[in-house]
Amino acid sequence: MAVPRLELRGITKRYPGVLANDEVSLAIAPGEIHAVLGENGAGKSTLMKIAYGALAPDAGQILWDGRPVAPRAPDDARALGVGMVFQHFVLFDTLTVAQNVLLGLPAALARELSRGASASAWLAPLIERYRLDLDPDAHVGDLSVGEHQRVELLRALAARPRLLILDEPTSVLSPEARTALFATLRQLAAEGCSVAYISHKLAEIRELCDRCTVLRAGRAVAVVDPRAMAQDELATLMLGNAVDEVRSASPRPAGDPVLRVKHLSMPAPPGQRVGLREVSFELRAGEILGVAGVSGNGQSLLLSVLSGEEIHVPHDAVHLLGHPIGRLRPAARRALGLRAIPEERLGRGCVPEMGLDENMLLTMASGQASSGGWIRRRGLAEAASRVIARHGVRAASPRAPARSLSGGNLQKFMVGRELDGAPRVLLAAQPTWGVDVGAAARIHQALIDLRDAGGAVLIISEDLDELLALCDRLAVMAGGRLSPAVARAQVTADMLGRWMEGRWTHDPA
Ligand SMILES: Nc1ncnc2c1ncn2[C@@H]1O[C@H](COP(=O)(O)OP(=O)(O)OP(=O)(O)O)[C@@H](O)[C@H]1O
Repeated sequence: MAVPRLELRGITKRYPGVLANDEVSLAIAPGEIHAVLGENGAGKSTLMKIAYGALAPDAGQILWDGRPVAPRAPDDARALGVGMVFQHFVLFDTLTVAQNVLLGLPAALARELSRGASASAWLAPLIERYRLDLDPDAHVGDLSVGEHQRVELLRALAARPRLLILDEPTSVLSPEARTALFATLRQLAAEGCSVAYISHKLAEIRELCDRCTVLRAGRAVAVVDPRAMAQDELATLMLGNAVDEVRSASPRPAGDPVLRVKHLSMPAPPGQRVGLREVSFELRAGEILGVAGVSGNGQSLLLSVLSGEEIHVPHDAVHLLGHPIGRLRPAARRALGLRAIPEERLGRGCVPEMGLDENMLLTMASGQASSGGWIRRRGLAEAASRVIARHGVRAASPRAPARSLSGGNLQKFMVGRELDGAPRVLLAAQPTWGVDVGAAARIHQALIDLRDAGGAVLIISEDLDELLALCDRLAVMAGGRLSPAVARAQVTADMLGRWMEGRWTHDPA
């Protein structure tokens, strides 16, 4: 290889109780798209944060164009030419696209800019060149999730990176947006920019990447050409064993409706673009109903209304097991047997600073967690340990703060916590978001087992493959409306595409 753009040599990083990177070496050539693959908690984000100067390694060397460097902060890395797009967007909703980009630029570049044309005029050719299709003067709060992602990309590109690090960039993108992103990345690579690409989606890695470094339990175990390997070979390399096959009992007719929504409408809450328009559906015992659609079409509002986070709706617009629940708070709904897995892990699903044991408390029935007004810490720790063991969560201890878990492990913990509440009705938004293929198979199996035991499951997901693999019936959300739900066997890709644009012929009664 020519002199690598970035070379990491023997990088070690230890957290209390965890060796996150264990003498990891990795080299990315100029113009190469290099995947970093590994199961949840393998150390990918830690390694990339070290390359970006956001974390200091305990040992090891970083070389940039063959010269040793020691970025102490992201500003140092950006000055070298490293850009990073994080999994969670860090944009200001009230500012415009151009203002958001300016805020993220290195000081010298921002100064140079402020002397010349307006920021919007400066950005226009960049937007054009990479076909990002953005209005620099639009307010970020008015944009869709796919557009947010492009603003993050624009922000990184405006700093003229020579290495761009992307952490799971496609988890919230529609298939079209993903294709557009890949075209941009290929163009960047052709222009000489290197790309480090973290993803759990093996098919994407095979489609996009020239080489792939595989991490397992903090160590780099292989460097391969992903296109020369089958998908299950890559999975085995990463996990150390083959992915379990998901098994389902032979399909049985669904039972009685357990969750019913009728003519539910509500305006868009402040800060959101889409409200709910005449949403009606039934979820039956012993079935998995999927809701497909590009995020930002009302799915998160629907989930809030069903979970009880949003209670400004008519009481009888939502029925759970025969009871009207529209105005009931989440705890009262949980007492009736409803559980929800929200899309946002930190903040909504978990309190980052609190231990996993204390996070159990958030969705436990009050009698289970306390006695005589006292919270039973030991009981909570036992419950957290159970979830950790049953769902293969990697955590230093049941008392480890939620924020110390890797993204995928926190997702496994949250899904496990709700499944262990033995729900009669489970609502799950993006249940395998950021989760590796092995863990995704286990989560899918758990959802199917719940269904086979008579539970009712509503899955809201942007991952069509996931929905097609799991669901008995499927509906689509577009512009705040919900399509009729149709049996899985009748769903075609063409139909889904049309419905995702809101084009179906009749609304459910
Ligand atoms: N701030 C922290 N404090 C303590 N432990 C941490 C911290 N950040 C990460 N870890 C631990 O380091 C290990 C590696 O985490 P990292 O986030 O790098 O994994 P990852 O491969 O990116 O995982 P995922 O695919 O789930 O995002 C994990 O065991 C994680 O729990």
